[in-house]
Amino acid sequence: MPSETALRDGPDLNLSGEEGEKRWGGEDRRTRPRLRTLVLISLLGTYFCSLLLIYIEFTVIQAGEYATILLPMGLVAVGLGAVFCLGYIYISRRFISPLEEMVVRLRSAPPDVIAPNLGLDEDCAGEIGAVGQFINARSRAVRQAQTALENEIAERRRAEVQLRTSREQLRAISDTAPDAIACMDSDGTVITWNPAAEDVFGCRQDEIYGKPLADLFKDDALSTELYRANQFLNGKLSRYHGELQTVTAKRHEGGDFTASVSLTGWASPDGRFVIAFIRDVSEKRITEERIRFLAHHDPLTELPNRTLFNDRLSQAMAMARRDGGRVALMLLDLDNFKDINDTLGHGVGDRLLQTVADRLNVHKRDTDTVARLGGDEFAIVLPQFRSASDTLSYAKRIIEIVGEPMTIQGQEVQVGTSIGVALYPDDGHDIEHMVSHADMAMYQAKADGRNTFRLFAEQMNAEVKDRKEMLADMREALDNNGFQLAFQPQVQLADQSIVGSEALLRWHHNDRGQVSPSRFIPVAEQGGLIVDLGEWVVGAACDQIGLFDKMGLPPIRIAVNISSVQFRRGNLVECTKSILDRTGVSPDRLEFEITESVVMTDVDKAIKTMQELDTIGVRLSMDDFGTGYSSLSYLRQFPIQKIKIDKSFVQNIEIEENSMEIVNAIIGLSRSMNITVVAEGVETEGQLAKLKEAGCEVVQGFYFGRPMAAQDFESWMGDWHKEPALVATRA
Ligand SMILES: Nc1nc2c(ncn2[C@@H]2O[C@@H]3COP(=O)(O)O[C@H]4[C@@H](O)[C@H](n5cnc6c(=O)[nH]c(N)nc65)O[C@@H]4COP(=O)(O)O[C@H]3[C@H]2O)c(=O)[nH]1
Repeated sequence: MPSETALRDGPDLNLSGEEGEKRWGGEDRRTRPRLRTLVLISLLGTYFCSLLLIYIEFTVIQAGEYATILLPMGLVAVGLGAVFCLGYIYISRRFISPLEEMVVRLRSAPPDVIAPNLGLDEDCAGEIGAVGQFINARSRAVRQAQTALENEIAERRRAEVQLRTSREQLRAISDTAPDAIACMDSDGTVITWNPAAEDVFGCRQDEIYGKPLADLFKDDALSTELYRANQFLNGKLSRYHGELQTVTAKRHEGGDFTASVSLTGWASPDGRFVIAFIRDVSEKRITEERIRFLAHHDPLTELPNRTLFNDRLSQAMAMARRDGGRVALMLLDLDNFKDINDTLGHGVGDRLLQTVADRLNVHKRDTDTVARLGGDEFAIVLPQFRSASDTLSYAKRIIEIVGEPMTIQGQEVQVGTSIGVALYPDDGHDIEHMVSHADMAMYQAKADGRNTFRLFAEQMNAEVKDRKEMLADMREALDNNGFQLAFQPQVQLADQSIVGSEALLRWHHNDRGQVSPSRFIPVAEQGGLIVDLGEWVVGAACDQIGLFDKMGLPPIRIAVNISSVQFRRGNLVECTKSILDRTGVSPDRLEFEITESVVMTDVDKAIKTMQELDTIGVRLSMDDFGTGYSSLSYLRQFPIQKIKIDKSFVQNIEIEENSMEIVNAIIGLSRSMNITVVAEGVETEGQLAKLKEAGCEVVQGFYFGRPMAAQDFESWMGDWHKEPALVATRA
């Protein structure tokens, strides 16, 4: 049996390599005929010796009788020859040929194959078969061992490549990792330090090697983790994976930064280690704090947003429920904010919101919450208030502070606010009801003229509902020709001629009856319907001018009221142009009545629009003059041709000295500016006399004629031309 070493190093037979080459392929080729020749010579030798012995035998036994011994001797010789021949054949077939065959196969084996598959004959009898079996078995075993060895070598090579690749990858990962990676050994000191660690801590490898990892951190926040890490390093813990910690770390050159640190234990045949992954999260932390802040605050004003507001309101209500207290909720909406935003730009709008937010914040108590719910809507939660009257005086104060003028981007801006107040538990038991009731109260404050406050009252529910229904009814009326115009004449006192007529909108609803424009116009304004409705009025007025012309009426001018919302938001100029084009009406037959408040919100924009209207030829008059801001200095800049004295002054001129003085002042001013004055609301002869005395040129009022349907106006005009004085007293 070959030894294991022999098997590893190559078969004993030395059937390959230089040795084998020498033995089988080289000079040993001369031994090839030797065995067969040897056997042959041995047999022949034996044969001839046997013959010689027999001859001697015969000579001794029957000496001199050569003739008689020749035959038997010849027979014996032939017999022996046959026996030796047979013996040779037998030996040759049985031993020599298989041996020769074996030698041929061994020789034909490739010299570089350690264990060739020889396929030796194993069926031969005796030792030769056994040798064949043995060699074949050994060769097989060697081949198997060789294959196993080759596999193992290949496997090891693969593993080596993998190991090398993994090491290179690990190094690349460590070198390029954005996070600092430090490894500490069982002493707790740093043994690995990647480039990111150098950047993050500002500390080179040689400066940190051998120092405790704990030195890198400022506070004890990591001490629990380091304790567990040490337990792992000391073998007291079999595994260790620390939790992510946010700690203060120290920079080498001084200064701190916020770091998130995670420690992980690693056991290897070389020992136990703890790897620290460290990330500088200072910026991330700021961003996270900002994100957290923005989740609950409005980015523009930094006030609590709706989410935080809801939270605070529900907390306040919960506390009040527990303590038997009360909570006040105020909802604020800035008046005409959208117009300011549209006309002065979003930059000014944003700054205005910030200023309002600052003012509200300054005037709140510590326990109050001021929130921005969106757009120009703010809310104030007052968790502890003494009485409803206190809250209302606070609301009044807020209107004052919000209304104080502010200068934004060099422009003076002023904004009003409407406030709705709801009280807990009186007006609602949950956020939804409190907010909706405060909202209704705010809506009421707006409807009542804006820049005021209202406390929620139960009937507001019904009013809000009614306003919604009214808006829907108006939409339907607008689509189905449900509105009409009424015409009220304007009389020139100098010659009693009719110089114009004011077109006033009329709406008759089947259930509501005749609805006053003072009621439905604000609803249309708040509901956004006024632009379409106003456009319809201008169109209907122009259509009627055409019809009056066809009827042969004198070419009077028709004045229509332009709502503030329509003036600021609608594309009034373009729309007017297209109506004039469509109807073919001369622009100077159309007059727009605009109130002072409309133009005073944004004087520059108003002047621009008025100039555009003036350019296309539409006449302009200032309505309700004296009731609004009455900025006489601005009046000179407006391209207006008429001022209408508000009926409240006219109606009091007989009884109130003050009213007469105002009327006189307006008339004097108009004269100096060469502007026509119209006094509206003239009801009595006495008022008319006073106005005449003051020098008023044109009058309008019930004394002459009420607003009338178009047909009535036509017949009224006929009557007037026949007998004006009679018509006037009849009205
Ligand atoms: N007590 C009294 N009242 C007199 C007299 N003469 C006229 N009036 C009323 O005074 C109002 C004059 O219109 P306004 O001041 O522009 O006030 C108007 C105007 O602001 C608005 N309005 C009416 N029609 C329109 C419209 O088509 N568009 C817009 N935007 N507003 C309109 O509704 C307001 C009310 O309109 P009306 O109810 O038609 O009320 C009209 C008219 O009927 C009088 O001698 N005595």
